[in-house]
Amino acid sequence: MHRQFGPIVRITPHEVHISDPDFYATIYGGHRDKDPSHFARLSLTTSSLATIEHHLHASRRRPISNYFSKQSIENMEPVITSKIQKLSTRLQEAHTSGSIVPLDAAFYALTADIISEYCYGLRVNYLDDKCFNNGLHKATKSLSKLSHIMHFIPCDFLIKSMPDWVLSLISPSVKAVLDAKESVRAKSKSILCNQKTQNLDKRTIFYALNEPGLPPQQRSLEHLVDQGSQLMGAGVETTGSTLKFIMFHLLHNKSLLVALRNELMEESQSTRWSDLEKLPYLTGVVNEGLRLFAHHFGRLTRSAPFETLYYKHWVIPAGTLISASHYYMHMDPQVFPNPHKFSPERWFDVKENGGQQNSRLVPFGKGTRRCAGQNLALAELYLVIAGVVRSFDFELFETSPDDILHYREYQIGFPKKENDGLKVEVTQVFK
Ligand code: HEM
Repeated sequence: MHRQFGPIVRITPHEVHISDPDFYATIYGGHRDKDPSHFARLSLTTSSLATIEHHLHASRRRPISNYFSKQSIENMEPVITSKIQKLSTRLQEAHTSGSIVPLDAAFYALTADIISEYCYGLRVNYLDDKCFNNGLHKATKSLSKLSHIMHFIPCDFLIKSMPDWVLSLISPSVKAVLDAKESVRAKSKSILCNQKTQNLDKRTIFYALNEPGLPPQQRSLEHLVDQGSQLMGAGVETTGSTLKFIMFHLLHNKSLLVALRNELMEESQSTRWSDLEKLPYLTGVVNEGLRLFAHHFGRLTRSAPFETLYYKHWVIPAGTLISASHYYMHMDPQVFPNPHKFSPERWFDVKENGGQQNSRLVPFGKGTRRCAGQNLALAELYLVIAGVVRSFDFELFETSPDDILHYREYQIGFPKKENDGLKVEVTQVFK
C-alpha cells in the first residue's frame, strides 16, 4: 500500500500508518495514548503494557523502570551468570553423551529461570528439565496465537468468568495462559497476606510494586498479578527467540562464529556486561539479531489525544490512531544496504555515519512506552552469546532457515511450519 499510495496510508477507518523513518520519533515521542483495543487483546487490564492513557501509564510504569534500570541489572548479573553456568553444565553433558540439544528450548528455559528468580526470588529450574520444558514459554506462545481473535473479540471478560474445565475443553492454550497467571496470583496473594512491605525481599519486584508512596489502587492484588504476569510473559519469549536467531546465524555461516570467537578470545577475558558491550564484533552480532529478528510485528499504535500532528502537508487531528512498523525502520536499504543480510560489520562505522544506524534501530520501541526490560534483555544477549561461544562449538542438526526465520505473524513472528526449532550437536568444549 505504501508503494502504491505513498508514505501515509489510512489503513483502517480510524488509523493512519506512516512509513517514514524521520517521522518515527514524532509518533512515539511526547505524551501518547495507546489504542484502546489493547485492553481486549491482553487480558492484563491494569498492566503498564495495556494501559491506554499516558498519565496513568506513567504512574504504573515508574516502579518497574527503576527496577530494570541499568544499575539494577548490573547488580543482578550474578543471577544471569549462575544460569549461564547451569546451561554450560547441560551442554557439557550433551557433549559427553553425544545427544542432540534443542538449543532454543534451552534459551527459553534460561530466560524463564532468570526472570522468575529476578522478579520473584523463585527458582523454577526449567534448565534442569530433561527437555527444557517450560510452562511460561508455552503460555506466551499460546497467548500470541490468540492475538488476532482477541483483537476483534474482547474475550477477557468471558475467559475470566469461565470455569477452568470449560476452558480446557475449548482451548488448551488459553488454559496454559491462565495456569501461568494463576501461579503469579498465588505468589502475589501469599506476599500480600503474610508480609508487611518492610519485610519484603528488596530484590524482588514485589518490593518495587509495594512502595509505600504508591497509590493504594496500585498496590492491589489485581495490579500485582497483571504487572507480574506481563513481566513473566515479556521476559521469556522475546530474548529467548533473539538468542535462537543469533545462534542460528552464527552456525549457519561459521565464518561469523569464528570471527566472534577470535574477538572474544583475543580482546577481552571479561564476563561483565559493561566490558562486553565495548567489543565491536559482539555488538554487531547483537545489533543484527535485534534488527533482523526482534522487530515487533504488531503496529504499536499510538494517538496524540490533545495535539494536532503535521506530516508534510497532511494534518492529523488530535486523537487519531497512528502507527509505524519497525520493519521499515530496520529494513531501509539506504541505511542498511542489503538489509536481509546478517552482517555484524555494518555496525563498525556507526560513528562515521553520524550514528544513523543507531537511531534507526528500535527493537525496544521509543518514548515513554518503550520496553521496560531493555537493559535485562541486552545484558542477557551479551552475556549468553559471549558465554556460549567462548566455551563451545556446535554443528546444526536437521535445522534449516525455514525452521527459524519468521513467516507468520501473531504479534510476534513464527516460522513457516511448527517445528522442533534450533537443534545442535555440541562438537567441542573449550577449557
Ligand atoms: C529482545 C528482547 C525484547 C524486545 C525486542 C522487546 C520489545 C518490546 C517492545 C517493542 C515493547 C513496546 C510495546 C508497545 O509499545 O506496546 C516492549 C514493552 C515491554 N517489555 Fe519488552 N522486549 C524485550 C525483552 C523484554 C524483557 C526481557 C522484559 C523483562 C521483563 C520486557 C518487559 C517489557 C515490559 C514490561 C513492557 C511494557 C512497558 C510499558 O508499557 O510500560 N521486555 N518490549
